[in-house]
Amino acid sequence: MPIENVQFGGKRTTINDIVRLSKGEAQAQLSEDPSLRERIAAGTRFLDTLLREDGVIYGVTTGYGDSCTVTVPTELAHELPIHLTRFHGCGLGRHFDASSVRAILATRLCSLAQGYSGVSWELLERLVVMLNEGVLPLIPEEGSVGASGDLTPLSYVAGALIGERDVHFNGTTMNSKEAFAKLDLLPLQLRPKEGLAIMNGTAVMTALACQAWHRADYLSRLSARVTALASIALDGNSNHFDELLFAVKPHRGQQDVARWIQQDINHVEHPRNSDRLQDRYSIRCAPHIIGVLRDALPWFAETIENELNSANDNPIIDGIGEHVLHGGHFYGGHIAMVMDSMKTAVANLADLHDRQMALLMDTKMNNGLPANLSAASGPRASINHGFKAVQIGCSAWTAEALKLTMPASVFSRSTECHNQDKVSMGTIAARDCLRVLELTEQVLVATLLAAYQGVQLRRQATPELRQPAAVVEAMLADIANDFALVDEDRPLEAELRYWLEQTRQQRWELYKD
Ligand SMILES: N[C@@H](Cc1ccc(O)cc1)C(=O)O
Repeated sequence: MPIENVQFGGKRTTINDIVRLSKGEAQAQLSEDPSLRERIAAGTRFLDTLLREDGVIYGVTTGYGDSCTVTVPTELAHELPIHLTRFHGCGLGRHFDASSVRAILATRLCSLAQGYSGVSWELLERLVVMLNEGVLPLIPEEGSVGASGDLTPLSYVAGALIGERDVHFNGTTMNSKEAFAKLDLLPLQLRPKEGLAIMNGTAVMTALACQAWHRADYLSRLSARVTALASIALDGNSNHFDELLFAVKPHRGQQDVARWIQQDINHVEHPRNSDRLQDRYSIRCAPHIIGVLRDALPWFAETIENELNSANDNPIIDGIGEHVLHGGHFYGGHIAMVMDSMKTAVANLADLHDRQMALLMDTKMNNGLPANLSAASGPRASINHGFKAVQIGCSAWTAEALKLTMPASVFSRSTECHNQDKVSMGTIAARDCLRVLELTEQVLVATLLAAYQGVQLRRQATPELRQPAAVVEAMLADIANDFALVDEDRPLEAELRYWLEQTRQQRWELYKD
């Protein structure tokens, strides 16, 4: 794949840009537009002038947050940003993986390159180097309330920049000073306000939101495909996806899902009347369930990209207009709402497919398929259990996903001596959302394999079954190459993991919108 650069400080950055950078599929660069350099230079110049002429700037000659009334003597002001990075070095929990760290670096770079944070060109350039050379700070996942920015996790970026934290580089963990030395670079000396500018924003939650959006988009498409396969396996009623039916309920995303399934199963007739039974809701209402997520995704994307392209910092430095603007742009309420909403819509897909699994397994509901979809026959059928335990796994993964849908944003609590007395918890919401995605992908992959097996068994029993679309045939053939029908019991863990990885790599091209 050709490496295409993502430019910062020019046109609007997209979720897809951040995802490509996170996967190492693109390089970062700063816009060559001279107006960007001018805006950046104006910011640092203005701060220098203010310091000289007024002598007081919040976070430069004062303490932080509730400590803003504390005056810092001029001779100590240069130590202040270093202290900021140090006292926030108290994150706990697991460390973010490499792709999340790349997304976080890119997302902070995007905000600082708006040119309203008063940081130097050198700082922007160094973030570009860290991204492109893979100097990746070790960032603990826990400790941000997501309103005073992601202060604690971002302190690991700021600390790495000044040579005081560990990074992963060239396959090993080392101090950032050592990593920079290997690139013939010295650690940065932070200018006034730069520590705050790096840390005082929403980059962690927004980066995770970009990754989550990308996964949720694919998941919702795969969900439609799996529903089509489940409908075929159950020899269900294809009228449920009829375009005439959906023409009268104008949710665009829901209509898309119905059309995708209709095309997949090759439903073409529009009968005047139908004496067919109505399938259970987990098949009949699948467009209505998957459609909720599909219809929310454009709203999610717009909000995530607005946050991504914002100066989410405090104070905002307008170098050209010469203003220091105090506010609360580090508040991650929009991302918190999007992540809380996304995790609910995604967990509903886990539930949907867990119900489809139940339909496929149970001879009371599966329309003539063998119990647990076992492909064993004759006397051997008695000792074989097909997908029984996989269904139990789905129930567990679904329960865990549903349990995590409790909104994080309603758990605001006053902190930092009541300066931060209302906070977003957006980073917790984003981490929950990614975990819900992970669990839902598991349910979906298990249902995919079960539905695949169900289709094969149905075809053996009913050879005259209607042919699905060519793309569906191709996907079935692709799965058949790597997945043997489950007749004799075998441990399926390795195969589930393989298909899970294939799903995360987005192996199948699923629907042109
Ligand atoms: N987010 C705070 C600044 C802050 C920084 C570090 C802290 O520990 C506390 C507060 C503000 O801009 O108002």
